[in-house]
Amino acid sequence: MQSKFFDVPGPALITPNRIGDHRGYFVEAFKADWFRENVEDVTFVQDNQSMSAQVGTIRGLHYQSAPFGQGKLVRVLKGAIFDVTVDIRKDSPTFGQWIGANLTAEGGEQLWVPDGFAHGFCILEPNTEVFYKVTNPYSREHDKGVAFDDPEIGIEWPIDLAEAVLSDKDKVQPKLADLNGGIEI
Ligand SMILES: Cc1cn([C@H]2C[C@H](O)[C@@H](COP(=O)(O)OP(=O)(O)O[C@H]3O[C@@H](C)C(=O)[C@@H](O)[C@H]3O)O2)c(=O)[nH]c1=O
Repeated sequence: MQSKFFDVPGPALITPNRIGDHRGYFVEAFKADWFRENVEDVTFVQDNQSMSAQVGTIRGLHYQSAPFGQGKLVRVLKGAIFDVTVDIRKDSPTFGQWIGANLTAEGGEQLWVPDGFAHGFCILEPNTEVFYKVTNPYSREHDKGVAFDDPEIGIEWPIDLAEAVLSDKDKVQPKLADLNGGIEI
């Protein structure tokens, strides 16, 4: 496993080693001990999977508020995404800063999105399947969002935003400024 960290402390890009042979490849896609020692000491309690049919679909930006804050370990099973995370922690020196990474089924890259970060992605290939482990169970009352196109965050999405496919919820998410300085974790 290789891990790369960013200028915004917390998130990590992880690339598990694939062992190839004439049949295809084998990969240890997740190892709890390695993750605890090399990335963050967390326990995953739920696995999520979504499929998005159309290129240009955006899901996010989402987070769960305390005490149901979630860390998310995201990867792509089929297709490709541009995966984004934004630091929304109150009093964080990197509050409002975002990082993005291309995750592909072909490359097997994974993005670690820590608790206190909003998360979203846009779909780069038809019928893309995204899989992610989370550190807290889903709670509808704590499910929150931030506008994916908030100019204050300034995410450089690699698609035409006028054509983005969105859920009703994601069309009307609050702005970063509405978080009153950020969330407590
Ligand atoms: C996230 C989630 C949703 N649901 C339900 C609620 C709803 O009826 C349906 C679809 O939910 P959503 O529209 O919120 O799905 P989606 O927009 O894919 O939400 C996801 O987006 C990405 C970016 C994330 O980071 C995730 O944490 C999650 O918020 O699934 C669950 O039952 N369990 C869950 O864990």
